Amino acid sequence: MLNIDNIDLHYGAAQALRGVSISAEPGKVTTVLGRNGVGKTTLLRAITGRQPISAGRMDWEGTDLSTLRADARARAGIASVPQGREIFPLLTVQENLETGFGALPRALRHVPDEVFTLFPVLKDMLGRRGGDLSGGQQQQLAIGRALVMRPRLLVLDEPTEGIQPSIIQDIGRAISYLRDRGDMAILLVEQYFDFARDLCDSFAVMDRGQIVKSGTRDSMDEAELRGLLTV
Ligand SMILES: Nc1ncnc2c1ncn2[C@@H]1O[C@H](COP(=O)(O)OP(=O)(O)OP(=O)(O)O)[C@@H](O)[C@H]1O
Repeated sequence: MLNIDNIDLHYGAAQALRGVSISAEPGKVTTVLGRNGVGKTTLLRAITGRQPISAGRMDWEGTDLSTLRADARARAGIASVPQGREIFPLLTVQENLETGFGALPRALRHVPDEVFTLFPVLKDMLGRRGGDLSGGQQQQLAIGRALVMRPRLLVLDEPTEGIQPSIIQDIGRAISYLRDRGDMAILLVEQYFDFARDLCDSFAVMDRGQIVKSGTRDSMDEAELRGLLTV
């Protein structure tokens, strides 16, 4: 279980997160919605250890995350699918997947079959360079690379951004499957409302560094939320 309690984060003098509290539990998808620039990516950077928080507490499976560097958070079971995918363009698909091995004990350093069950295209392309894949294939690779790390918390930053509809469906099915397996908490940052609504168990909407609305899926007021997401 991830519990984020009242965190602040600053980039120099600029405050990007203000008193943000959110949680994510195994077997559930928590989605974070919001317009461009409201702090969604910053929240994920705080969780994965790319950016230090300036106040509040982040607790993961009983450990204070602030005491762990980014690599230790990966070893603690936190994996990220970053915005823009961050595939290594000159490495092959196989090598990109193997970059997830660093956080794993030796016995687990293989690509789980599940990656190819969820995204069969990756199996056909193992020898191709990451940079030669389409955007959608790169997104599947980014998710596959995160799954190689056997995460118990998976954070995804706008996985549908710039992706064609058929691959968005594949990604949605993969997230549902991982959720239903029950052992993984999923934190999904999205701007694509329908995708997030269909997948989530609970939601939070951010605006200017704060959470301005949150609740369970049942309590989502579509008109109100779409209003909060419209520029
Ligand atoms: N490295 C940085 N240095 C300074 N300010 C930053 C940095 N990264 C982000 N910011 C600022 O922090 C605020 C939140 O940005 P963030 O990227 O977290 O938003 P976002 O909701 O993820 O937006 P998007 O959907 O465009 O990715 C913005 O005002 C942004 O300009």
